[in-house]
Amino acid sequence: MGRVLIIVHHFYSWYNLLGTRVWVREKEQLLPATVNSCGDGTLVVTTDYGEVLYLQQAEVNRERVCAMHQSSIDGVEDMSALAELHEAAIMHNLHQRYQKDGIYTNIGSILAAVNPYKQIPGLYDLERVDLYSKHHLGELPPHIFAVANECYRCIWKRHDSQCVLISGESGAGKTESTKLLLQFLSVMSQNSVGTPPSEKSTRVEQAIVQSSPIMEAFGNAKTVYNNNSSRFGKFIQLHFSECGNIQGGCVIDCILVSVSSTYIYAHIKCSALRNFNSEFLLFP
Ligand SMILES: Nc1ncnc2c1ncn2[C@@H]1O[C@H](COP(=O)(O)OP(=O)(O)OP(=O)(O)O)[C@@H](O)[C@H]1O
Repeated sequence: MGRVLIIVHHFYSWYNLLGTRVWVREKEQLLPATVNSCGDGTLVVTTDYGEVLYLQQAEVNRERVCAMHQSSIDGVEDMSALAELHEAAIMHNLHQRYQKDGIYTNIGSILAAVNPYKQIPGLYDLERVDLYSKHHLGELPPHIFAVANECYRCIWKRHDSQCVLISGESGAGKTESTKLLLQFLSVMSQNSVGTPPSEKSTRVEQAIVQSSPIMEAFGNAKTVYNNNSSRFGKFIQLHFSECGNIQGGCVIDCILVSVSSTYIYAHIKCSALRNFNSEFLLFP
């Protein structure tokens, strides 16, 4: 008897909340939805995927329908700030940001990137490189340049070599992300005090950035997942001088795997103290 009363109370509590964002469980999946109407013993909700669900009073309980937390409604830049930490909330947050061209989202020190499959104006231009080079991680919206900058700075801050692991399924955007990282590090290197003015535009940085199309010419093929799919993983090593400029680097091809990964290893000759490891998770 007591249980019925609680359910009835819960049902009528929706009455004043028309338009409320909710999670509704349908076929074992939590779906984001909006309360449409509540009357005659039926709660009507429309899921974000366009499905209209008619829930009878008896089936409305916290397991079936629950209010969405404000952090999930607004969306957050860092997933660790989400109050609801279930898969649906994580995917919903990524999707919400993606719809506003926010393809990057932090998960603590991990950066999640969703492949936009289109050019987003201004996202990777030189002004953006400049902006992110002047701010610490977390001060600006999540971006691959923020991770690249942290990696570059940490070489000196922690006096240790840095490693960036880029991982994701085929077509997720690993190769493009690698090129963006190299682009950022190359600009930082060219602007560093260690680069003589005469060599600002013709140095090893340019060779590293321009090696990508050559590598792709030999190592890429069209697959059902990706028109320009890398057929081997890459281990890219960059050597920095104490003054911050790239002195050299190498690309080592790894075994062909179904889900390839790219490692960028920024190295400086100094005593090993600590490791900073940053990871990427990419979603196609
Ligand atoms: N940040 C981005 N902005 C715009 N388009 C992108 C971005 N990242 C990836 N793409 C698009 O997605 C395509 C696939 O990306 P990419 O080749 O980097 O995937 P991948 O993860 O390296 O795949 P594979 O493992 O098959 O080599 C690119 O050719 C490009 O068109």
